[in-house]
Amino acid sequence: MEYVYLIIAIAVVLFATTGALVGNTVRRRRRLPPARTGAETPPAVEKSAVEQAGSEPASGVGLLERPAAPAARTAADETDVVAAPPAHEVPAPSAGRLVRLRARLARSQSSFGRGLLALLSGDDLTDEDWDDVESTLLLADVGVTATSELVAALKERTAVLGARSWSDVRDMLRDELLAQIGTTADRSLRTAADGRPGVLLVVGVNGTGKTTTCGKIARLLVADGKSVVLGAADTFRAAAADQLETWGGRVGAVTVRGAEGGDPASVAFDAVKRGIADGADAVVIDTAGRLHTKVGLMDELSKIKRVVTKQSPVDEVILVLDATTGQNALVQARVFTEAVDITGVALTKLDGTAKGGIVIAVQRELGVPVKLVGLGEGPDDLAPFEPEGFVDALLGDPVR
Ligand SMILES: Nc1nc2c(ncn2[C@@H]2O[C@H](COP(=O)(O)OP(=O)(O)OP(=O)(O)O)[C@@H](O)[C@H]2O)c(=O)[nH]1
Repeated sequence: MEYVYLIIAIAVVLFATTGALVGNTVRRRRRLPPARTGAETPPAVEKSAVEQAGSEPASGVGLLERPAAPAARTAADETDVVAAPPAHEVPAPSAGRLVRLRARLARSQSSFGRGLLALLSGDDLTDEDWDDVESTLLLADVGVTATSELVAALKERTAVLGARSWSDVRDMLRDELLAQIGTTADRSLRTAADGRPGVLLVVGVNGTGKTTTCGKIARLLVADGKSVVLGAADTFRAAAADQLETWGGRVGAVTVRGAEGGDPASVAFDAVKRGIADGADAVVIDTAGRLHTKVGLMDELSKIKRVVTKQSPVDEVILVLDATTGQNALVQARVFTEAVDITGVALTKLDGTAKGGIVIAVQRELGVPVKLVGLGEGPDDLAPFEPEGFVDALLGDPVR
């Protein structure tokens, strides 16, 4: 009988031991996938490694939050760790943008371009007609001197032509407007000079579209295959740096920023340093443009330029002007030219005005070319300025 009790006891012990072992193995198997996530996710809702990789944030921040368990990592886990680079936008190439966006100049086209064509197409032009031509030019913000020159040239040519077809008038007007705008200036943005990044300083009064223009310039350069570093040297308004960072982030451009209210020159210096270290093609620096005192503005801009120059020459100083502000834009332009040597103008909001003639007035006033025109609020609504494309957009289709 004692043997029977002994056998039963041994059987009970064996059964208990086997049960525990099987239980552990099953539990361990169930826990394997959660080693990737650190959570006891029920198997029924677990995703495959590929599915999980697809749903991870591109930054890989989620991965860092998991408990480190290198010994338990599998090949699938390693693939997952290499987070996909964030997908950056690659805007369409910049060439021909102005022509593609010509419809945005509709307001200038109807009153300035077509208005002039209609006036000049009359058979016998009276003094009254010429007065109308003059006021059309002045209302389009062409400026007094350029208007006088244009009227004189047009009077002479109509006298020589005599009877004129519509296309004769269009050709004549096209020639004279192009002569005023100029077709020989270098309107390209200088980038990647002598194996170092081109440095572009963007200046202008707040509200002219300066920060968005910096972002759009970055997109233009990326569209043309260049790499860009942005410098948020408008430390006066924290939102400007955030805005710039968002613009840059979309096309993979790093933004160097400083503390709110910090020294703009030091941010500009760091941005150029970063651009050189990264081997970037261009460094685009946004600046604050408060015009409270001319002296303050001059000091700030010349300090930025001086500090940046310790590392690299400044290749471009782009003045951003709001085309809708007319004469005010010219007053601002004058102040900025006294503070810093402007190399080109970005004329924004041309889509919102009938005063396309400001292109002529600004160039005359500053003696520097309009290099860029803003034709809308969209990310790719900034176009390299092309005189012929611009004049053709104003005058409409040559064939009638
Ligand atoms: N219609 C139109 N709007 C534009 C154009 N360029 C800029 N804007 C708008 O103008 C407004 C002001 O632009 P910002 O870039 O913030 O102006 P800012 O000069 O940098 O001002 P701060 O950031 O304060 O220095 C925004 O709503 C832009 O979308 C343009 O070409 N056309």
